[in-house]
This record gives sequence, C-alpha cells and structure tokens, in this order.
Amino acid sequence: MTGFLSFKGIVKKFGSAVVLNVEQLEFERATYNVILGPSGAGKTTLLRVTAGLEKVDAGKIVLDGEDITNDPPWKRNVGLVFQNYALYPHLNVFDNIAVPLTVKGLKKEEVEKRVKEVAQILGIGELLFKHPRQLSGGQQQRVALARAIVKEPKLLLLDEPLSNLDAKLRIELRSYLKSLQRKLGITVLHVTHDQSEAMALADEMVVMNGGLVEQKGTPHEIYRRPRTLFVAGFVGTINLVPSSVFGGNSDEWVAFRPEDAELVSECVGCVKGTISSLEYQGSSTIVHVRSGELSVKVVASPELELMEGQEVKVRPRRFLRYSPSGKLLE
Ligand SMILES: Nc1ncnc2c1ncn2[C@@H]1O[C@H](COP(=O)(O)OP(=O)(O)OP(=O)(O)O)[C@@H](O)[C@H]1O
Repeated sequence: MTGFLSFKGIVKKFGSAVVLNVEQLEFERATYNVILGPSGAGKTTLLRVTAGLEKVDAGKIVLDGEDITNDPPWKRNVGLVFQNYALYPHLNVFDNIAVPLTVKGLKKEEVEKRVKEVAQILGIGELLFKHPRQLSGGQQQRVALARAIVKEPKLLLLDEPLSNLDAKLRIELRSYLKSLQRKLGITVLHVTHDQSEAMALADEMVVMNGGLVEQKGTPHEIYRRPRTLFVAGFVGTINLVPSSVFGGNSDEWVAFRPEDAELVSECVGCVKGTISSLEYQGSSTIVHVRSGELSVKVVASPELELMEGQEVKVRPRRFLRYSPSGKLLE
C-alpha cells in the first residue's frame, strides 16, 4: 500500500448486514478528498472506522506508514468534526478548543499559545471568551474545526460539516475549508451527500453506494467518465437512451450530459420528440424533450426561439455507452 492513508479489504458489519466492503482505497498526503454517496452508502461508517470509533470486521487501515487498524481513537492522531458541532455548552470557546491539549497534559502557556494561534487562523480570535450559545452556526462550526486541528492531526475527518448552515454560509465556509486545508497542508476526508459541494471542494472524490466504492477520481474524471450509470446519475444530470434509438445493440445504453447535446434540424439516428417544457437560466435554456417513454434534457442557447409542444431532434455530440448492467463500455 502506497498512499498516505490506505484501506485494504475492509469489511464492516452491523449484525449480519455488511455496511462497508472496501477492497482497496488510497488517499495521498495533503489532499482534499470528498466521500459522496446517498443516505446509507456507508460514508459515515468509513469515517468512524478511520477514527477508531468503530472496529472493522476484516481488513487493514494504514496511516502514514503505520497500521492503525486496532489502535484506540486517542492514539490515531486524527481530528474529527461532525455536522452538529458537539461543543461543550458549559465551556467558553477558549476552553472548548483547549480540551484536546489539556487532555494530553500540555503546559498552560503552551495551551494558550496554540489555542490563540489556531483561533487566529480560523478568524475566531474575538470570540474566545463567549459561550457556544452566543455564537452563530457558522461560528460554532469554526470553533469545532479549531478544536479538531489544534492538536495538529495527520488527518482531518469532516462528516457533513456544512449541512446545518444556511446556503450562503455553506458556500462561504466551503471555500474557507479548502483554503485552510491548503494552508495547513493537512489531509482531509470530507463526507457529504451534496454533489455540488463535492465537486467544488475535492482534489479527489470517492462515490459510494451500498457500502461499496463505485469510483474514485478527480471531479472531472467522475463527471466526464463515470464508470457506472449509478455514478453518472448521482453526479450531475445524465440522459439515458437505449442504444437501439441510435441503431445500436438494443441491450446497451447511450448516456450523455445535457450540455453535450444539441437540437438539430436534420440527423440520422437521433432522439425525435416534442418540447415538454423550457427552463430559462439566463445564460442558457434547458429544453426538456419527450419522446414516447423517453425524456431527455438539452442545454440550448437562450437566443433560439423555442416553444412548448414544438417538434425537435436531439443529437448527442459526445456520449458514453453502458452495458445492460450499467458498466461503462470502453
Ligand atoms: N450503529 C449502527 N448499528 C446498526 N446499523 C448501523 C449503525 N450505524 C450505521 N448503520 C447502518 O449502516 C449503513 C450505513 O450507514 P452510514 O451512516 O455509514 O451511511 P451514510 O452513507 O453516512 O448515510 P447518511 O448520509 O444518511 O449519513 C446504514 O444502512 C445504517 O443504517
């Protein structure tokens, strides 16, 4: 195993249910990695076994060359931030951040120096003597982050850290998270079920489903060459058309993104249908086309004069083919 963080042959069961089955997964040092997948995919369980909060039933986890599979949480040098902050309500911000250091038995002066440093980095230096209930959601989340990084962990695990925040703050804090990761040179594993958050943040993304890794790659690879139809449909919008429509093998699928298709006046082997609705988006218009049982979306220029009910032909400029079981055909 060569990565900074590696998982090999990981199996985690709850009762008889296998909730995690990861053959091989590697993350490089100082990278921002996002784990994406629907509810129940096993994302949180992957973080919990990494932090040592759950024991694996089989397999090996290696962090920076050390086998940590059976280490207790406190030995792993891993920082953890959950969606619901989990700050101690009776402690002020300073003491909340200081907890991991005092637990380690650091001297008072050293604790003060490190808490102040990290509060400075996170822009919460003014809040040190307030209590959690006096802070906004975004401020509380920064305190939770400060507490997670103050002990300088090798690895930072973030479980839906932005999902309790309003949309504006979420976007603000997400670019902040990325710049923080870059500044500290730390390795991050960030769990989310929000695909735009994943695409915006990730150096590498892992798409999970049913305890399995469907694909790992850069956001661009995942979006442009999804290895399964599950990934294609989970990350972005995809049109799925039986290949027989284009004169191909009837069991296979042709898949294309709305921006990879165009409306044409003449074509051989294209989707012929009727405009069912138009979504004006300013710089483009999303055209919904219905063709019998099929429905496809096309991104068109807002300059085109289009009407609901109009007959159109859709031609994919770029497409991928998938097997009947949903695997990408090369
Ligand atoms: N302590 C537990 N006991 C029994 N089953 C559990 C336990 N924790 C998780 N599970 C089950 O394991 C599966 C994976 O859960 P997990 O929380 O890892 O999914 P997730 O991808 O993080 O989902 P979500 O986005 O909803 O948090 C689910 O079916 C869940 O019900």
